[in-house]
Amino acid sequence: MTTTYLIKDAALLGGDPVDLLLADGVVSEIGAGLTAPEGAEVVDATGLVALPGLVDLHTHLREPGREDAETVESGTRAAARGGFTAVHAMANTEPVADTAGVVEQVWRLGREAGYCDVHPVGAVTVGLQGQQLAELGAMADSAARVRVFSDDGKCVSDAVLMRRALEYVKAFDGVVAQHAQEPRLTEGAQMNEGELSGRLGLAGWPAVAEEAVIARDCLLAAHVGSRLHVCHVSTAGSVEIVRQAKEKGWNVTAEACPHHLLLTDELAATYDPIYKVNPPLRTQADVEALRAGLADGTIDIVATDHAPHPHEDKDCEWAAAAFGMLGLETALSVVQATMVDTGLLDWAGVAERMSHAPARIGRLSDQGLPLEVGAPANVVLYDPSHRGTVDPSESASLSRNSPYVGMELPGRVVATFLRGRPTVLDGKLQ
Ligand SMILES: NC(=O)N[C@@H](CC(=O)O)C(=O)O
Ligand SMILES: [Zn+2]
Ligand SMILES: [Zn+2]
Repeated sequence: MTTTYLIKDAALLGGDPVDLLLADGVVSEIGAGLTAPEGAEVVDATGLVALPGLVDLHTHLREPGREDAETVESGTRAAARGGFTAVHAMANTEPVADTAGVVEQVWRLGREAGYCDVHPVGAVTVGLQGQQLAELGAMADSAARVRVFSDDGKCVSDAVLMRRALEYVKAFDGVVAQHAQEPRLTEGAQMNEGELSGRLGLAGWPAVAEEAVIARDCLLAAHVGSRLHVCHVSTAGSVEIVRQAKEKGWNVTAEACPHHLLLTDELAATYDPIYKVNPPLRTQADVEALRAGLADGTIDIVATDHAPHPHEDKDCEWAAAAFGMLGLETALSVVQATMVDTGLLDWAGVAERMSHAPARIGRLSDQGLPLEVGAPANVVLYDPSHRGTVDPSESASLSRNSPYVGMELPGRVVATFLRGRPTVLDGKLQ
């Protein structure tokens, strides 16, 4: 039997305080001055914002294969600490998640861990090799019910394969999530191409290498009448291309990552690989364009691209270091700092971009639903007035590659409920 929780005086989507009763896995009552049923636990949420459980469309959990960096269990513990109740686990594991067997394994590990729903992403091509299509249909029909397909980490650069993948996923209402990186234009690339990369002597990753692939894929998606999702949009030009595709009514969605909303390529001047990520940190003008695009809905969602790496892959010289940074536990704080505290989004807008919309894109039926009576009790309680310094030793991740270490960020996840059961309570994992 699950405990009943009465959440008192929560600012639902930042609005007036209300009480929420969570019983039998659902939101069973919402109102002012609710009385606690016998045996119910009361949670004082004065000053806390209540949001629907967050949904991440882009997480790297590293299992199977790199359990030294993260496991499904450790990654979903980090997710719960970040307010997430569902994550999509990217396919660039070892072995690659390119068969029904591997996606079912990841899905089962998520269920066993129990911290947050895990929806495996299926690879587009066998072994992420970009040569032949993986068994998309078998993954869709598996127990994991895969709807999102991506070679993330690598770009599906072959236009014929990309077209065939877009055509194929239509049969089960799937979506191809593209890591847009023209490989020839980014050979050996280390950081954003610009005046600074020249000065630092690091090979440049030009904006056009992202924008050219996004433009091509928007055209392909329109041509075959399929759904395209663009991963980690990082440039002002990319925002503009997605804006134009949407104006034409094409079925294109896009994500921005917290780090691209806050950090710039200036940080590469430290030569600290903690700031090395794919696509790279860009310029302040790109940051502003991403924020504006996220505010006006051109960019549909925030996705973390949580990319754990063990210290030996990060504590080395820049050129030898792995691309990627942690993101799950700090995502909501970075979104508060960049979008809410700047007046660009209200909390309802955050709920749309971090819960409702990612669940819709991933075709999840039981996540990202509005917090109404009868809805699954997936709830985050968040304290936006909290101020603290990011401390890596508090992280639930097995890796420590957070670019925010030592930074002051606003806000703290106080509680996360997954179908009425707390995974985090009083800021602590349950
Ligand atoms: N974002 C990154 O820099 N790295 C990701 C791969 C990816 O998202 O492209 C990873 O798997 O480490
Ligand atoms: Zn990627
Ligand atoms: Zn990624």
